[in-house]
Amino acid sequence: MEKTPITAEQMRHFDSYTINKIGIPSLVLMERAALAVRDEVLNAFPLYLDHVVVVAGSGNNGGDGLDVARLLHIAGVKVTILNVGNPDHASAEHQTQEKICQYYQIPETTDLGILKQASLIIDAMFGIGIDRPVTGAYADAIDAINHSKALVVAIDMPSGINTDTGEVMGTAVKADATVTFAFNKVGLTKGDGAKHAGRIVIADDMGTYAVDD
Ligand SMILES: NC(=O)C1=CN([C@@H]2O[C@H](COP(=O)(O)OP(=O)(O)OC[C@H]3O[C@@H](n4cnc5c(N)ncnc54)[C@H](O)[C@@H]3O)[C@@H](O)[C@H]2O)[C@@H](O)CC1
Ligand SMILES: [K+]
Repeated sequence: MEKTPITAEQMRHFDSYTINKIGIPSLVLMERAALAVRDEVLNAFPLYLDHVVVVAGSGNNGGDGLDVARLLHIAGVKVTILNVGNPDHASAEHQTQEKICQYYQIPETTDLGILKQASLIIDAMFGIGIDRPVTGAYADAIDAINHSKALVVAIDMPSGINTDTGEVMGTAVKADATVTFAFNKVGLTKGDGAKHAGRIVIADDMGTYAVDD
């Protein structure tokens, strides 16, 4: 049965319940999220794997992206990480994933020019944490992604789309597919959000539970 799409606040509540009450660590949720994205990329887009560029922000959506970069690297895919934003603001999970990527010596850059070489782009800048209009380096990265010929897979939300309303917050990634976690999100189902999401894949075996307390 199709579950009702939820808001960012509801998802934060369910994540927090899963992590703090059930006790499934945040990094375990992140790994499951990343495995779902890896599977979608490998299974749905086998002809676009020449060079995958993961565009990573500094929060947990970026952490998901770094995790996917490592999983694709291990699977034998050529991967480059394009870091956008201030690394000093990196979340704890992001820092952990970054350290692992360094162990595997996965190439990293801050040069948007790498997008011209991509056959597939993974958008991991903002997920449900977006809370203000996109400007500066993030906006430049989104515009470069949208001008690229590569296929685009968004993690959780196309970056720039409001999770609750589907509105474009300044500018937003136009994805061919969006892998979202545990529940569909309201913003993927209406208006510009629905137009930017492409095909929506709901990875709903995350271990995340909807509990109202
Ligand atoms: N344990 C967890 O919390 C999990 C989180 N997951 C991933 O983490 C995402 C949420 O992570 P975060 O809460 O870190 O948030 P995001 O990674 O979506 O955003 C990162 C940060 O960017 C900042 N920001 C918001 N709007 C901005 C703007 N316009 N310009 C510049 N900076 C801006 C905010 O401070 C925000 O916290 C989910 O969408 C999902 O992809 C998954 O890994 C599953 C587990
Ligand atoms: K994203």
